[in-house]
Amino acid sequence: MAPEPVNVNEFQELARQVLPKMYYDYYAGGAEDQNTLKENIEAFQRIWLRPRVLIDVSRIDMSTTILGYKISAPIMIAPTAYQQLAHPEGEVATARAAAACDTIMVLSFRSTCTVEEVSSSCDAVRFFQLYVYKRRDICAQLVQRAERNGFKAVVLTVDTPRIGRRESDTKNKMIQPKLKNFEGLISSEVDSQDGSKIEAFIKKNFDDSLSWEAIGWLRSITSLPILLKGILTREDARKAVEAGVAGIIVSNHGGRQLDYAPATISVLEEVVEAVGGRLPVLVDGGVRRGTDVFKALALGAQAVLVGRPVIYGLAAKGENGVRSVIDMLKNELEITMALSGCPTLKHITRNHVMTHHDNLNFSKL
Ligand SMILES: Cc1cc2nc3c(=O)[nH]c(=O)nc-3n(C[C@H](O)[C@H](O)[C@H](O)COP(=O)(O)O)c2cc1C
Ligand SMILES: CC(C)CC(=O)C(=O)O
Repeated sequence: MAPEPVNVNEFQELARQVLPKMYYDYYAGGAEDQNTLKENIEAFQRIWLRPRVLIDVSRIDMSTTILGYKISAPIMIAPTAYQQLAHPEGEVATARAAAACDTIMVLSFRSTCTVEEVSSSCDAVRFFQLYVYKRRDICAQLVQRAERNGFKAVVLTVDTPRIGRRESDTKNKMIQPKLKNFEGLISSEVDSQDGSKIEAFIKKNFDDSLSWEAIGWLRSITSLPILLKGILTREDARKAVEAGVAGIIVSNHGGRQLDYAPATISVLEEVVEAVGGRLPVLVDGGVRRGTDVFKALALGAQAVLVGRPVIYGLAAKGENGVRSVIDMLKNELEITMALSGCPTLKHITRNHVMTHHDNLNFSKL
């Protein structure tokens, strides 16, 4: 028997062993030459810590509040599509794990389990991610169903007017699973025989004319707070503030959309500075260690979201696998805080990390 994983990276290999190649490639892959995918991880590895000593760390409190909801640690579950391709229990298992770990799950608009199945399976705080279709009436129905079923926020993904070029999906002719949420609303059939069926579906149905006007429309159909996911520049961060959204998620979609989009951790501070405390800023992309969470917080994020590790945990061990992934990251964050002299999240400051830039400017610290 394979030894139990001791860190979240080790779940990736377990997932690779159990998943059909087509699905594993879909989950693991990025756009084109996958530079952004790699850089999301490597940019974290270039940031070093500045630990402080002789501080009482006998009690560590990792809890925080996101849009008023208290969670046990600043580690949330990113929206990822088609989770039943990873495990038969799909998003229901992930939601139960989120509840057990006392964190927030963001359910993908392209989930395989329904909004109702997920909401009746546990009492986790859940946010609902939205893609905007040309058929906005369908989106409105889904958002309203999510609101009725107790979802607490809408996460509007803004980096996918079109799908990035994921070449392994093209080669594998990636399938497009049927989604029960949309039964009777939209057909999942696509004409093309070749290439990725997901790509063909998106080409046909996603609204690539989406613009800032969509936020007004979204407000007209729901009273839920709106987070924008996929912001990478100070310019767009300022526009998000002006648009009056409730928060920003700095994200490059896990390197799956625009290759050569910057690593999220490398632009986090730019976005945080532009926002100037007016909105909470979250970040995702490449978070694989508690030290990564710590670095993101030191650079101004309120919390991180985790995508692929959750899928790998789910594929390898279902709900327990997702719990292990979140628990591992929490345990690693706890020890990082203890060894850096930070008993609470408020103690984590910009001075606890040095970036490449700081290395050249030590006198600033
Ligand atoms: C298999 C997969 C499916 C995804 N599906 C969605 C989705 O449906 N909606 C969305 O906004 N983001 C989606 N994402 C992006 C994630 O929410 C997140 O931004 C990204 O995975 C973070 O990077 P990480 O995987 O390195 O943690 C998906 C990512 C993966 C890997
Ligand atoms: C339907 C897809 C666009 C889901 C997604 O966001 C992804 O695969 O990255």
